[in-house]
Amino acid sequence: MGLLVEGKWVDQWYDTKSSNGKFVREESKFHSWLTADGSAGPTGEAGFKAEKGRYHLYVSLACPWAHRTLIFRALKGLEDYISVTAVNPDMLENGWEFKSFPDNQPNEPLYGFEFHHQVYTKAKPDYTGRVTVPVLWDKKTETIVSNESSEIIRMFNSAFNDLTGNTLDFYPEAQRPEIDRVNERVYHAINNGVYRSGFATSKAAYEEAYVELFDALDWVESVLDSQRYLAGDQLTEADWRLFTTLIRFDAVYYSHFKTNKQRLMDYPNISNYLRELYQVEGVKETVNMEHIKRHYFFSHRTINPTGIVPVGPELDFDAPHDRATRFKKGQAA
Ligand SMILES: N[C@@H](CCC(=O)N[C@@H](CS)C(=O)NCC(=O)O)C(=O)O
Repeated sequence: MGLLVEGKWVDQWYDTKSSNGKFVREESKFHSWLTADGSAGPTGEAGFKAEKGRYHLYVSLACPWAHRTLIFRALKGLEDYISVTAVNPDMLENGWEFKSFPDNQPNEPLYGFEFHHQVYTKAKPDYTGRVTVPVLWDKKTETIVSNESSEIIRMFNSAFNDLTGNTLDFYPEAQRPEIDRVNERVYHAINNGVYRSGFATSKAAYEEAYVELFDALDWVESVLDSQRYLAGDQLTEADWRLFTTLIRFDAVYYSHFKTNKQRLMDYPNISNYLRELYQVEGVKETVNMEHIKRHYFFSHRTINPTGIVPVGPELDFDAPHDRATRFKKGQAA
C-alpha cells in the first residue's frame, strides 16, 4: 500500500494521525468525461468521444468502487465496446499489481505494465496522489479519462446509447433530485462508512462511523419496506451504488471492519433486495467472492497481521427473494 509523490512510488499506509484517527478518503484527480460526441462533460477536458474499442477499464474485482463500473458495463451491454483488466487482489508494498489470480501471470495488455501506478505516471509523469481503481483509460490519447467511479457510471449510462441501442436509464431526469439525496447519505454513512469504521485508528472515530452506518442501514431497511427500490419504484444508480457495499458486508465488513451490530442477513428487506439485485441479468458474473475476501483479509496487514482469509460465511445470493411478489409496480402490494 502506498502512493505516488511527484511520480515516485512511496510505500506507506493511510495517514490517520493528522485527523484524530479518522480515515479521510482522498478526492479522485482525473475528472474528464467520455461523451457521445466528444464534447466536454460537466468537468475536465473535451475530446473523449464514445467509440468502440477506444477505452480500457482497469478494475479490481475486490473493490466496491470499481465494481460499480463493471456492473454498468454489463447492464449497458458495453462488453464489446470497453475492454477490461482486473488487477491481482493482493495490494501490498507495490500497490495494485497486474498479475492474474491465483496463477500470477502478467496480465496488462496495453503496455505490459507490472504495477497500476505505471498507468498513472504514463498519464501524468509527475502525478502525486493515491493510485486507485477504477481507471478509465483512453487508448487513443494515452491518458486517464477518469478515476472516479461515480462519474464513470454516469458516462456508461448514456454515452454509448447511440452505438449500442441500449437505452436503459439508471439516472432518469425526473428522479435525479431523489437519487442525489439518497446517494449522499449512502455514500457517507454506508459506502465510505464501512471504510471509516474499518480504517479508524481511534475508538471514537470507529464508534462514530459505526453508529452512523447502522442508523443508515435501519433507514434503508425502512425505505425498502414501503418501496421496491431506494429512489422509488424504478431501479436506479442509487441501488447499484449501494449494492456493491451490501454484497461485501457479511463476508468482509462485518468481521474485518468490525461493523458487527448485526449481519445484513438479519435485515429482512435489505437481504431480499440484495438477492433481487444480485439476480438481475449480468450482475452475478461481476461478483467474485474469492477476489473480495482475499483482497481485504490478505492485504490489510495492519488490521489482519496473519493475512489468513476466513473460510466462511456461507452465503446464498441465488436463494429466492420476495420483492416481485411484495411490490406490484414498485409500491407495497
Ligand atoms: N473515489 C474513488 C475511490 C476508489 C478507491 O478508493 N479504490 C480503492 C480500492 S477499493 C483503491 O484503489 N485504493 C488504493 C489506495 O487507496 O491506495 C472512486 O469511487 O472511484
